Amino acid sequence: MERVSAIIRHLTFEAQSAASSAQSGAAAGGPLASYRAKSSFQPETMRRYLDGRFYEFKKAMYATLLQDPLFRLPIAELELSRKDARHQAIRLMRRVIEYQFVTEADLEQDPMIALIVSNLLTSFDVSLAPKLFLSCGMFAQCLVNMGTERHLKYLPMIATLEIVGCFALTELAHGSNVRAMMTTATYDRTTREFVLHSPSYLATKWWVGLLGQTANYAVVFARLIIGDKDHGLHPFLVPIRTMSDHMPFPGVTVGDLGSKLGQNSLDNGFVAFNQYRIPRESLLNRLADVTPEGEYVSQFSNADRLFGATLAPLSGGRVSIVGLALTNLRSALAISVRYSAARKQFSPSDNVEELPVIEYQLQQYRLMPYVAACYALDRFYVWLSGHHFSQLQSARSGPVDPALVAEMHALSSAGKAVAGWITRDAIQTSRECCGGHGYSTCNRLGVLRDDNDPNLTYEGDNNVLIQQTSKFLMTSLRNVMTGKPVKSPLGSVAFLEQFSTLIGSKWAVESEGDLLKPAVLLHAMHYRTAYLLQEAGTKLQSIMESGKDVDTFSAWNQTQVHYLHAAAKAYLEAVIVAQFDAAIQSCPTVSLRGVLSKLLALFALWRLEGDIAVLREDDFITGQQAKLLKETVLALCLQVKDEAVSLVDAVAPPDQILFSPIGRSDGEVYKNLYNTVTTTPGCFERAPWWAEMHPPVEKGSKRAVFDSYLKAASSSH
Ligand SMILES: Cc1cc2nc3c(=O)[nH]c(=O)nc-3n(C[C@H](O)[C@H](O)[C@H](O)COP(=O)(O)OP(=O)(O)OC[C@H]3O[C@@H](n4cnc5c(N)ncnc54)[C@H](O)[C@@H]3O)c2cc1C
Repeated sequence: MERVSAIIRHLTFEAQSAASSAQSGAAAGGPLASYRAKSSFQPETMRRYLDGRFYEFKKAMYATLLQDPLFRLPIAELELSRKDARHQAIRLMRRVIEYQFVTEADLEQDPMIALIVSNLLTSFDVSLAPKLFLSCGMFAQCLVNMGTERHLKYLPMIATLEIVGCFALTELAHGSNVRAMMTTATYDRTTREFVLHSPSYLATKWWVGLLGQTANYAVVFARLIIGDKDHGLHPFLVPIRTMSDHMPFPGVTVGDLGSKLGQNSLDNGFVAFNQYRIPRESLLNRLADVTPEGEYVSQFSNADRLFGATLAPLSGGRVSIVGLALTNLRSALAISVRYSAARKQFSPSDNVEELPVIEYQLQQYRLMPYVAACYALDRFYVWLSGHHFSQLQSARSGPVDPALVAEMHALSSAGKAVAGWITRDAIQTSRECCGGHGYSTCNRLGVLRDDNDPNLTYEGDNNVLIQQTSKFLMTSLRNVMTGKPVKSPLGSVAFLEQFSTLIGSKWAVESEGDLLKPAVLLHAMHYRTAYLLQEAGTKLQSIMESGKDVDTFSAWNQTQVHYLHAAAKAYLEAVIVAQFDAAIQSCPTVSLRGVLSKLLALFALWRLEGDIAVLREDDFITGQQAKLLKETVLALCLQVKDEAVSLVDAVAPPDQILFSPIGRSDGEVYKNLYNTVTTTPGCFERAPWWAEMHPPVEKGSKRAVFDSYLKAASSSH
């Protein structure tokens, strides 16, 4: 026992000194040094380029978190009970507000900084940013964008967490189909109040983040009823729990949804209303109002249009989810790439040293495309969020070009879906690429996987959301086919102007060198989208003309698989490649362009490789070109392998934030893991139930029970 303690003390010391030297970046020496030496660039130079104008801000924010004991949790915190995790989360939320990383003036000057803060907090704890964002972001934005002057008085209280608000749209029986929501808000002219009511338990507002235990207010979406007229869904500011004792108001039944697959420090809840009265002024009345006398006033004649316009300002949620997914992708890859470079298995012969697993082609092929995706998505995200904020800015000074709104909607919908899916797959692959150690909770890949998961569902289920992009693409194609101009202020569908040329074209590729040219890659990516859209159009038409009684709704649904869904993904991937290319062309640090260009080619070819069958259907590529494409992906994986450790160093959070013994920048995977496991409380504890392991079991003493069921089962047969 004494010997074990001595080993632990020794390893603790060694691991701690390694960890502290790693804080300022990648540690010198150690198992990863040879890979760092092979890379063509300095990670810090890359980090400076990627972080751009936020480089110093991010450094200072990380340093602030690292000096705070609250942000230096012991590893066992990953296994906190739900109750303790939530308690911890409220302390963290309060601390973040105390630091006030951004002021109103900062936000006014550069709103992108809000996303930087959110992503940085996510790298520490995936639930923390949504917890803060739901109240200080989404709830506050509802009051600003959907409400009027009378609702703004709540903002200072939201900023200090005195009011914690949530967003209650989804009900037990409906989420995606918002038209089917059942909660009602009936106007009572005599008292000048709305009466909120849940007509059935199916109308219970469900899944609402922060509602389980934290929130005291909610923006509730309910059908506005005046007399016998239903005006459709409208937002209401609704007090849920008292400010004095945090108990629900009479008429409000509010509860907690319990354990989830992840994000358990965030309390999702439900609420039902029983003839619950709220003042007329509770209606968030920017776009529609009810006069004291009960007259309904709105500039929209159509309830669906009104609802669309009401939610439009919240579309930034999808953009921010691209950033959250990207943050998780970076963390997962930092862990799996560093581990793969440090972990050794097998050698060609007994007298040769074992190889790091990253040297195996299969491991490279599983991980390197995700490293490329991480960089490609990063540049796309910077571009997308930049346009999102400038659109918001223009909206302040007048109506925004509807074509821009439509294009941003298509981009953010497919962007959220594609970023979420890539990250989901990358985390799972990372888990498997770390073998058994990837399965230890303390190494964090399981937590990342489970916490990232709901990004695929909230703010719109990915498979439903991406259909909005398909609709946009089909409309754009219809414009082209009918001789109308393609409306594309951001240029993402400008390629459709060459639709006919693209469809008849062949890929001009003769050598591996051709496959590294962005124009050649983009030609294939645009062809793929155009071809899939053409096929979708043909399929839709043939279903409609089949003579069977098929409506547009059914035809649309029967054209999703292989066509519309695939076209939307292909479109977004082409946008990612185009934006990555544009970023590389204008990268001020010329020395980085080489490695970034390899990542671009790898990302594009990897995505095309998954669709070789589609590219072959109409002979856009030949069989030889398909083989060349596959070989080039492997060649690029091999080249990127030598850059990979530095590439993840440039995007990884500091070790104490990444919180993964096998993912630390010193690469001392065994020392770090051994130290973590053996110093975790309970490691050497005798099981409290040890006495129940005795006496020996009386084998078969209850066999008669099973026999009786066996007999009954065979006689009933
Ligand atoms: C962690 C978490 C937090 C959340 N937070 C909030 C919150 O704060 N406030 C809030 O109001 N809501 C919240 N939600 C709810 C969330 O917004 C909804 O769950 C989401 O919009 C999906 O809707 P749904 O659950 O109705 O899925 P459904 O639409 O029922 O989807 C079920 C399945 O059917 C498929 N499907 C549905 N329609 C189609 C179609 N037309 N074509 C093909 N396939 C289809 C979907 O792809 C999915 O696979 C949260 C959810 C989660 C998981």
